[in-house]
Amino acid sequence: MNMLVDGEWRTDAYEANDDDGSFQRQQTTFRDRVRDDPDAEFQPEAGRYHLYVSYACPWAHRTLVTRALKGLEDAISVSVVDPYRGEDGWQFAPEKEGCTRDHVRGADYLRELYVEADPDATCRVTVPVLWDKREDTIVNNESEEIMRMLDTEFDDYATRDVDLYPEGYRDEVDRIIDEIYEPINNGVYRAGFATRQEPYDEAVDNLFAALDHWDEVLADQRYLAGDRLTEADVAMFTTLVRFDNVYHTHFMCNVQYVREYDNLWPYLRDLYQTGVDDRREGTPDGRTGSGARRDPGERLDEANGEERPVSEATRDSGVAETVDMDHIKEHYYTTHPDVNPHRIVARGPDLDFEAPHERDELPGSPPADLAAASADD
Ligand SMILES: N[C@@H](CCC(=O)N[C@@H](CS)C(=O)NCC(=O)O)C(=O)O
Repeated sequence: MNMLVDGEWRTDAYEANDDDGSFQRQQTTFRDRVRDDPDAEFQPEAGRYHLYVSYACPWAHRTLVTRALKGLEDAISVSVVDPYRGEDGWQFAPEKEGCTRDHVRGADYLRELYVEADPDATCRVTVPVLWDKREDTIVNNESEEIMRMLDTEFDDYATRDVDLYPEGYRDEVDRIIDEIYEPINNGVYRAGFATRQEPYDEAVDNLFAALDHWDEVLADQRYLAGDRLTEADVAMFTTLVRFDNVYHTHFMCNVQYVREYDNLWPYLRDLYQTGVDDRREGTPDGRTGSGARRDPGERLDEANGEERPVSEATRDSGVAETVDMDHIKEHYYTTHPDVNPHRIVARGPDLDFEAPHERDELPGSPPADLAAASADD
């Protein structure tokens, strides 16, 4: 496995599995916070912070969904790495479809940013990264915390009135995020990276027990925390949307597809369609998702005084536009040679995320600013 050790890139630094064959996720290192507080070191500002993401990564995807739902595209710029992660770690490949250059530092590899933030860094080089363009440093590289900061600290710069951590729901949101992390969000990795039968069996059993449970819960309520769309849904979404195309096959989570669940599948489509604005100019055939997406760094170019098309300037994006299934599939199937040595990308299944979901008949609705833009309306 590859990581930084004392600021040097090493390709032999640590093993990700315990002796018993269980996958161990490493702790995240940069844990500062942007706070809407005059005494805070990192205060919210438009144009000051930059996100480094991979469209493939479910953790980074949480931050992209939150940015889109809140309408923070003009306030927080984004660079997208190559979905293929090789020996050199995440790298920028602006010539590849859906990828961008490093808009801030012009780096070739993400690890350069880590070393710039801490010349003696000893850590994995992961996405997402929240970068401070003023101090030239990493604020935070833990998705749950970045999601929370974007959600709660940047309201002055958000173009939509959307609160994904509402008063009265906070304990429940925190509880659910915790509860789904181990069996579901991390559980698919525990199954896929297990090197012995027992830890694999345990991960798969726990994963499907948790999915069965939430499928039941979602029979009677629109969202995980009840009638409000929250960060818990964002955390669940980025795992579910990858499930049938990747985790089911590549990580052997093949007891059942998400599309076979009575409630999880319509719930997934509901979330996918949230914030999609059918009044906005899209692709000529009305496609959403990766087909309608553009380089998210364009907004940064504008912040730097470069031009972008006027028609793009007022567009808020929805969840669909944060999903790039090509990047997702390329990343997983080609980046884990231990799991898939020939790097063949599995073809199916072809899912219709835009099919009607009828979840609006259940108690609950998205925030008004998102409901107005819903594709189901
Ligand atoms: N705890 C981190 C985990 C992030 C993470 O593991 N990202 C993966 C991509 S899905 C990564 O960048 N891995 C690179 C590596 O481990 O070297 C978070 O939730 O932000």
